[in-house]
Amino acid sequence: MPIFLTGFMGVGKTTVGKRLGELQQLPVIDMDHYIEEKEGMKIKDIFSEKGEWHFRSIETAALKDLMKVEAVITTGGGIIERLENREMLAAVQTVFHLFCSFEVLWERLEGDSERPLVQKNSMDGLLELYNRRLPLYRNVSKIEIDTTYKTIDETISELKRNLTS
Ligand SMILES: Nc1ncnc2c1ncn2[C@@H]1O[C@H](COP(=O)(O)OP(=O)(O)OP(=O)(O)O)[C@@H](O)[C@H]1O
Ligand SMILES: O=C(O)C1=C[C@@H](O)[C@@H](O)[C@H](O)C1
Ligand SMILES: [Mg+2]
Repeated sequence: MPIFLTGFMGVGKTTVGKRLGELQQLPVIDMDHYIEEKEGMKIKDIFSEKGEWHFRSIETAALKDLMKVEAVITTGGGIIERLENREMLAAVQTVFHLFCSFEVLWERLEGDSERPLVQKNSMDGLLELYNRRLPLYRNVSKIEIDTTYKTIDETISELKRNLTS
């Protein structure tokens, strides 16, 4: 079964997942990169040229492709938007929610030019999205790690502890 990392944009899924895969000697698949390769387009261009609804459909198809691979899979921040995705994830034991306070995330995300939903939203709009999504991440995941005051290495240690216990 895959190890899934979920959580809001900027929480560190891609960064942490890459290192976790190296340590666990597992391949790492970042769903955003997987989609970009498959489509031959950047996420922000898929959003602007084809729209978010289309992106979400590709994302669901990608999740279906990846449900059985032996790998660390770092999901896109919006993976919990679709019920179909939430049902797939909820059936897996090794789904981690990386939590981080909005204040810390905002410092990381402000000014980002690659994430279309950061471009599109004001700070208040993003906070609303964060608050709406939080219970969804919690519903699909089996383990939550509060990364707010953790370094990347500390988050990885906690992930590893949970994987071996
Ligand atoms: N303590 C920390 N934990 C995780 N990331 C951190 C930390 N401190 C700084 N960062 C930085 O925050 C950024 C997190 O971005 P990353 O792309 O890994 O997030 P993501 O969860 O994959 O976002 P997205 O959902 O948009 O793909 C990286 O640039 C990382 O270096
Ligand atoms: O939170 C989101 O909805 C997104 C997060 C990114 O990982 C990308 O999947 C895309 O920018 C959408
Ligand atoms: Mg990412």
